Amino acid sequence: MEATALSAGFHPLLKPNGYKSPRSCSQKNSLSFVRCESSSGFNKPKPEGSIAITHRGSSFKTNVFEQAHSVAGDASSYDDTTAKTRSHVAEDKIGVLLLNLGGPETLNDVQPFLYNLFADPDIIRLPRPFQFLQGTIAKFISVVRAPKSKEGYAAIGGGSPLRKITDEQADAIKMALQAKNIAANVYVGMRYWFPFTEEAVQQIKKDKITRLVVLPLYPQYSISTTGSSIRVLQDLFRKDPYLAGVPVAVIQSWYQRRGYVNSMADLIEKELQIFSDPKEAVIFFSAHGVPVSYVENSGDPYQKQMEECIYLIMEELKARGVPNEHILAYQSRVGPVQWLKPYTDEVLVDLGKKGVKSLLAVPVSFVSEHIETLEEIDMEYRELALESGIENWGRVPALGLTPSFITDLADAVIESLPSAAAIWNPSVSEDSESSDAFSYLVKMFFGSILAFALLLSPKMIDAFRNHLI
Ligand SMILES: C=CC1=C(C)c2cc3[nH]c(cc4nc(cc5[nH]c(cc1n2)c(C)c5CCC(=O)O)C(CCC(=O)O)=C4C)c(C)c3C=C
Ligand SMILES: [Fe+2]
Repeated sequence: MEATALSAGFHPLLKPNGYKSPRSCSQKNSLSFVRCESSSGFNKPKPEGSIAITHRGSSFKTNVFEQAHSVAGDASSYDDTTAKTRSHVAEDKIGVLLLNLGGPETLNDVQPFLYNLFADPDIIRLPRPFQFLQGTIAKFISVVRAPKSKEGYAAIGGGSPLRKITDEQADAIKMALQAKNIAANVYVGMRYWFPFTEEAVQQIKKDKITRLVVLPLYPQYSISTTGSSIRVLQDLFRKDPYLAGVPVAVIQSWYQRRGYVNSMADLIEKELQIFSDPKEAVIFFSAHGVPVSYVENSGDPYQKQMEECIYLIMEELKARGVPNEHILAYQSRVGPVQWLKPYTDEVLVDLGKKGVKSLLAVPVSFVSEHIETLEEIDMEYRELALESGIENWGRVPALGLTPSFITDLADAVIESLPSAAAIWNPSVSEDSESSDAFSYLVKMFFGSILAFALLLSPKMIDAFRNHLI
């Protein structure tokens, strides 16, 4: 497990591939977390000429093999990790915080859930002069979007299954840790719905946890998912003297772990068997998209990590004698901007035109069933594929409670325990950022006029109403 000390806000090590968050970059910070990029398993055996990298510099390594082989994972370092872990177990009250998105539990929750989502500055990213309008814009978009979104949730039974599944995953991870002689409390902190991250953190404090591992349930890192949840956590920890002293390890991404890759390959291999000619089926990886600007302007490593993830899964499948064609596309675009391409719907139509007859859809950015698997893929995309000439359709289930996957997440937690650290630097004042009241007022005035002119344009309303999931 590689771990690098990093600070909340704008320490360069917090920013994968040079990630620049307009908001967090402006914060002065005083709290450090430890960042782990979990890649256990791909370091044995080392390919010829490879070197074990124990610490990264200010940018992420992007080559698959560098990532895959970068974590201490030979026998001696594993023993070292185990020994260190054991000593922590004896002294510490361990907590594991699972971070997830959250979802509306009833149709009445849909609009307020959407409000929380669009009020997140890592989801709707406004230039500084417009940021004070975040709440108003979130209200507007959530109201415009709610009817279509409600239809989707109604089609999958009236609410999101995310809370139930994440709670079950938390219980399963707790038991997997127990089986490895690690006693830990496992908490769930959702970004946009109950139980909110704030509630989980309060419970962690009440329970007097003394060492915490933060495990986002997103295999790949994106500013909009893991990044956003960690920003909230950092704010909460910075403000609280007890929490600021708790050693924390954050597992930022884990798509490269052997256990995850193998578990995905198992599911795909199994599902291919439903086809009369399994070798003929195209493996269609469908990932949640992000706006192109995240990747191109803000250094979001999501696309790169997604591509590496698919590469690793396909290498594993090839090694098992599964040579199928595969393709990666992005779904669920939102609003009037360019999103990562190719788009899932367009590729499906294209494949149909090219004569593809069998297709296996593989959701790859998320590990529970949710609205985008149950409604968007199983209903909308399936219908589109069949209309486009694809005759045989299959879909790989989300990993959920798959035992090999849960065990691997427990291993990731154990490996990260020794690297947890907190650094509280009281010399950096929280309100040391200077604010110029006059220029702020001027920006607010012109910002409001511009924002409302833009927001109320019919094109914009249509983009948010229809291009949402
Ligand atoms: C890795 C996964 C995800 C990324 C990246 C992501 C980015 C992202 N999402 C939106 C907007 C919406 N997302 C919505 C639901 C939703 N999103 C994810 C995952 C990722 N989002 C999940 C798992 C879910 C489903 C939750 C559930 O209830 O099951 C929605 C609401 C759905 C609707 O029909 O309206 C919106 C809106 C943006 C803008 C974005 C990146 C900027
Ligand atoms: Fe989303």
